[in-house]
Amino acid sequence: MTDSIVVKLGGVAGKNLTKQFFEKIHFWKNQGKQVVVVHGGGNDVSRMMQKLNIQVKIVNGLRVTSKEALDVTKMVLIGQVQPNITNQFLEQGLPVVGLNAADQHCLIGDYVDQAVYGNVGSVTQVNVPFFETLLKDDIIPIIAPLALTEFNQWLNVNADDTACKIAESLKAESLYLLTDVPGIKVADDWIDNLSLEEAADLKHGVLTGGMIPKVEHAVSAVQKGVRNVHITDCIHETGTTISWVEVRV
Ligand SMILES: Nc1ncnc2c1ncn2[C@@H]1O[C@H](COP(=O)(O)OP(=O)(O)O)[C@@H](O)[C@H]1O
Ligand SMILES: CC(=O)N[C@@H](CCC(=O)OP(=O)(O)O)C(=O)O
Repeated sequence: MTDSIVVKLGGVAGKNLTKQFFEKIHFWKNQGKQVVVVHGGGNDVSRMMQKLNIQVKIVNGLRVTSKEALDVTKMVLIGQVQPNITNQFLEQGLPVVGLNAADQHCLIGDYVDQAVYGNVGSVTQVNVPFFETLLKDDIIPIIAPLALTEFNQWLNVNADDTACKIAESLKAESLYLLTDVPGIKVADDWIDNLSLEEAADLKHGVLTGGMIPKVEHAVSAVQKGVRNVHITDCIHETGTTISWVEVRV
């Protein structure tokens, strides 16, 4: 669906859905674009784990997820973060449906490295026909970053990974990764545009924490056909755009 736009709301971004944000969503809908939303909420998960005296451990931007941590992650993402977002969309008159992997097995995944991360996965398959049916009915799917294995085991998935895989599978024209910074900073400069090669090279040293998987998955999404990936803190700004740059000879 080349007229679809995927928007990922990071934990902080999802809490600050402004009038301007919804104006942009309405604008896209009026243009006939199909909008898909993936939400994060890692900061809320960490807060709840701390309340429950469960150790929070993040390695390479991914939460090490024990069985106990997985239960809390599901509870917070599907029980708190998601309904809070769907409700804000509903208040703006936008038809939405909140989804997780168990709805029509919409996101299938596999373990990243069970010995290091526990129950953490990466999305390997997206139920495209299911999403297309919703999009054709003008519904905005709002999706939690979790997957089920082929054997129905729950996996905690980084939300940028989830958004990028969905954008790739839907062949989305654009992907917005909304976060708490205006883009990617290199030395003291915010970068406007990066080619695939430039973005892939950044991984070594300049990026830390959650920015590591964000850029890694963004690069993969562009390689697999998503035209532009924007890392930004505002849906009206393109922030840092990662895109395919053709080399002319
Ligand atoms: N080179 C970089 N440029 C911009 N932000 C960076 C960079 N390296 C690391 N970061 C960090 O990445 C964070 C955003 O990633 P993350 O915490 O995963 O956000 P989100 O929850 O929105 O996905 C920023 O708050 C910033 O501290
Ligand atoms: C495996 C893994 O790290 N999963 C993430 C899922 C939520 C997320 O990615 O939220 P943000 O986009 O707000 O960071 C986590 O548990 O925090």
